[in-house]
Amino acid sequence: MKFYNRHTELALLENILKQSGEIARFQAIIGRRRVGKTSLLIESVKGEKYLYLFVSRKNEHLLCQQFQNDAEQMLGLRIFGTINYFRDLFEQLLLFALQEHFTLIIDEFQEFENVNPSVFSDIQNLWDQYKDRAKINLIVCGSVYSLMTKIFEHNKEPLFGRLTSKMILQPFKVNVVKEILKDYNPDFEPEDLLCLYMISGGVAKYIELLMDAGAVTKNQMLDMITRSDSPFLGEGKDILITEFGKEYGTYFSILQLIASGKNTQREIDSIIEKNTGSYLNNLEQHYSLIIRNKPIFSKPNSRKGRWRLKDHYLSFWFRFIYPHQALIEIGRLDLLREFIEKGYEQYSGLVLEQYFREKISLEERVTEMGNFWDSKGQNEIDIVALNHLDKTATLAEVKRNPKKIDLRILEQKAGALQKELAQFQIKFLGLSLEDM
Ligand SMILES: Nc1ncnc2c1ncn2[C@@H]1O[C@H](COP(=O)(O)OP(=O)(O)OP(=O)(O)O)[C@@H](O)[C@H]1O
Repeated sequence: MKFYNRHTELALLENILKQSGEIARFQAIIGRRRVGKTSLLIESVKGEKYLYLFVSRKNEHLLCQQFQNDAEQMLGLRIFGTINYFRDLFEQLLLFALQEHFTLIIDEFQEFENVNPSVFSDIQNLWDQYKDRAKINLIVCGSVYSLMTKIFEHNKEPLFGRLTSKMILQPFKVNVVKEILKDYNPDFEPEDLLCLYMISGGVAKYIELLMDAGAVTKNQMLDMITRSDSPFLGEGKDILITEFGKEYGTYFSILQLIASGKNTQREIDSIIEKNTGSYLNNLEQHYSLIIRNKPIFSKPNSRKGRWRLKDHYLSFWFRFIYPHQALIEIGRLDLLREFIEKGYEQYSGLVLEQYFREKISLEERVTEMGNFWDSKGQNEIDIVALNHLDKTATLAEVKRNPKKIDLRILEQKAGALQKELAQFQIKFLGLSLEDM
């Protein structure tokens, strides 16, 4: 697959690269696995002098041998003798940067925690010593959100306060997902696009896997997901297990419940039979995996709300794949496919709402986006997009089938927001598959 989009990120990185020729820069790029961090960084340093190091979980001496070879090949840095400790290599690189401007990318940076945790304080010492003189663009990159934020944002950690910038790399937005599908299937149907968005959540690797395998229609995509050698079946577990460690059972159960629509703490507590408040809090704050949807205009401290998984792939995985592990074990993927088909219409309808929220945010001047339901959990309005600057509001009803949309009902429901929207000029919209 050719390199798509990332214009904003590339412009930012290019700017920082330029600055680093004058003054040392230390950036962190954080993003979920497979989102495209490495590809973006490599694209950003094309034609420039750089060294790319990948921290794998192994003995520090072995790792440093590899790094020493990489430094020799990519930078032409000749170091006499064998380097056994990362701190020695890092110092050599900083010394090199006193003479020559270059970019140092350290991928899966958080893995140093397993290689030798004192690397972080070594880096801090050396950085503080050399940063005012070295012309270096240091970029560290990582996918374990909780560890990466701990390393740089906990005030007891050695690298606290050292970053000059931080980027959280997000999956592709709906316009890019659409552009890619169009390249691979110019005659795509809206249903194909919805399915690609639902499964991939805009994550580059998943889109690439599907497109490269020729899975460009809804049916082909679902066929590929449910093949016995499908990389999608085990992926949810693979990417989360490193986050949760031993407590993964409880976290997985909570995520499964949220993905299946049991999305209030009361419902979750009654099924799990314990107070899950601290788990939900961790999933939101520490792991950044869920968010609480609150009706628009509700008070900032309101506890009212419905949890939702942020990541569409994980939401799909917890909804359809994780609950059916037993079927996968015994090889009955045909039955798994039936379960997906059975729940598809309802589930994809919810994803369609997310799709349009994103689309409206991209295309209109939106300052606040949300949905609405009243205190009885009724009178739902799928999308409420506000523009506080121009005092305009878009209220939308989203349905897969355009024939099921009735704008008169939407207008009636909006009566519940009469007071809050009094100052706004309101536009009512019906959105269906045809409007994707
Ligand atoms: N902008 C892009 N356009 C097209 N393909 C992309 C883009 N970004 C990433 N990819 C593809 O997606 C895959 C995953 O990308 P990459 O390895 O950069 O992700 P990552 O975030 O570093 O992943 P991990 O954390 O798992 O190492 C790669 O195979 C790459 O070719």
